[in-house]
Amino acid sequence: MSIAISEIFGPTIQGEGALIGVPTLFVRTGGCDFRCSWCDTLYAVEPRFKADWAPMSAEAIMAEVKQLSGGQPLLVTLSGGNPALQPLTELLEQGHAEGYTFAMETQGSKVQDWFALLDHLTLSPKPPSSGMAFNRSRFEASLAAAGEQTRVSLKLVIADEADYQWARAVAADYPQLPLTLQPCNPSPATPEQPDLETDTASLNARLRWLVDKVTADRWFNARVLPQLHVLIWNNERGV
Ligand SMILES: C[S@@+](CC[C@H](N)C(=O)[O-])C[C@H]1O[C@@H](n2cnc3c(N)ncnc32)[C@H](O)[C@@H]1O
Ligand SMILES: Nc1nc2[nH]cc(C(=O)O)c2c(=O)[nH]1
Ligand code: SF4
Ligand SMILES: [Mg+2]
Repeated sequence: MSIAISEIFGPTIQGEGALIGVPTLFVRTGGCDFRCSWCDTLYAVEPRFKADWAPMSAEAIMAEVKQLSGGQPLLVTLSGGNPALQPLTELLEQGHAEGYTFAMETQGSKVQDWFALLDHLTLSPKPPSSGMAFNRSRFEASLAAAGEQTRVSLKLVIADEADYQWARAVAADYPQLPLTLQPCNPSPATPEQPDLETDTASLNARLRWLVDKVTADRWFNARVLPQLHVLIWNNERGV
């Protein structure tokens, strides 16, 4: 079964969430069942880019992973688009056999049995500002599909007050999940403006706003984190 691949890049560092700063390779799949208003990865989302998503076998993906990692096993982060749309069982099995571990980024809208093979699962349901609905039953099915050994965390992007209040309510329902809050980048690079400079001052102002709210509300089990790679490498692709 082939897997639609947008890009494979790294080693870099995980720029977001519970594993921030951890060296990792990225395997980005093509295609998404969502279209968030502020998505920073439209080249792996919008159907008009489908011709750019190469159908690859698990063997071919692992060959590229081994080449990029110099044959030294490390964390491989599956992202997209929505990687949960792809048949990833073989890739996970082959990668584990070679000593690699796997994290996956998904919004939790599509569940697969192979979630049970993941070492890390970051669930990032979408807030109101995204324009997408939160399907709680699909989210909880994603949670239930994780394996005994899978470290699951919740990552919520916050663009405004309504998102913040939504996040408080969602997080309160899943107190068992480590939680990171991430300010929304309101002006990510787009296919029309691929070289758009990151407005770092505005991003940091949003981060400050979020920190101020979390501390004022004494929301002490929320970690507030930026998108580190965006601060380091601008809105560049493949970093
Ligand atoms: C590009 S998505 C791919 C994986 C999956 N579709 C998902 O949304 O979790 C990876 C992460 O980037 C976040 N993200 C996307 N666009 C963003 C933006 N403009 N600002 C902040 N985070 C963003 C998503 O919310 C998600 O947590
Ligand atoms: N360095 C880096 N960290 C990331 N964490 C989540 C990413 C994503 O696009 O899914 C991402 C990304 O694109 N780059
Ligand atoms: S679910 Fe993820 S990849 Fe899909 S549109 Fe939203 S942010 Fe982009
Ligand atoms: Mg990204």
